[in-house]
Amino acid sequence: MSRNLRKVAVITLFPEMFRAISDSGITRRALEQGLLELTLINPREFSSDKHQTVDDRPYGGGPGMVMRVGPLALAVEHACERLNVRREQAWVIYLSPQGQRLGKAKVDELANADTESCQQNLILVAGRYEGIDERFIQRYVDEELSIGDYVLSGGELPAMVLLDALIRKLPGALGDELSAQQDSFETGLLDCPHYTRPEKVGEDEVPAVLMSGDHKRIELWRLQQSLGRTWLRRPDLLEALALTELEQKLLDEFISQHNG
Ligand SMILES: NC(=O)c1ccc(NC2CCCC2)nc1
Repeated sequence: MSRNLRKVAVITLFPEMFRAISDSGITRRALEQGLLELTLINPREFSSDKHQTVDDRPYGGGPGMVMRVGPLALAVEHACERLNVRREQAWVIYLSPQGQRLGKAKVDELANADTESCQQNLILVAGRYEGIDERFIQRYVDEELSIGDYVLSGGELPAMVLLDALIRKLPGALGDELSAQQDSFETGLLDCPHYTRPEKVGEDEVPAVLMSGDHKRIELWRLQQSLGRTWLRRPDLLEALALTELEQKLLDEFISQHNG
């Protein structure tokens, strides 16, 4: 029986940034409902000098500063205490451009971690400056993940992207009104277009099918739109899917309409 992801600790120099997920919306409600326990740990608390330094100049020279092993290592050990697990029962993820690209599969893997998996207890490490001492990565990091091929000022936003994606997959996090949206992405397809009042925006009207009240026809139209948009915008996602006969028929119809 898989018990979904339960506890996450984040090691960050800017814990206040995580108000962005703890103070609003679906993520706030999920945390308040206790679907997930989020613990924020500032490595500055574990620095050894009175100036509370967590960074130092890079060996070999060069611009900027590098985060030191010491405070980060102590922060990981403290995180294990806070999660009430031994080190081998936790899974340490470092967010960096050097990591494996975060995609649907990885989110699903982490969200569905079952009871005995150490991925049940995550420790996310958000770096700052030019990065962290490589020996911390070798000694403490189980997995490096990247949210995309660009450099950010810190790992906090990537950590929040991962947390948001994970939290939405926890049972009870999405009310019924949203779980449908979740389903469309569950199929690995892009979402269909959405419309709401007013019926006319300038000359643009709502597709007639959506006004028909014919729920079966509407469902088929939405599936066809998801298939067609995935074909047009992300053919790579389509490659990875085995379409049913119905889906293939809907897509073929979309393509022939598209080609005019
Ligand atoms: N694409 C990413 O997921 C990503 C992660 C961290 C980061 N910057 C951090 C990494 C160490 C110092 C700042 N930039 C980009």
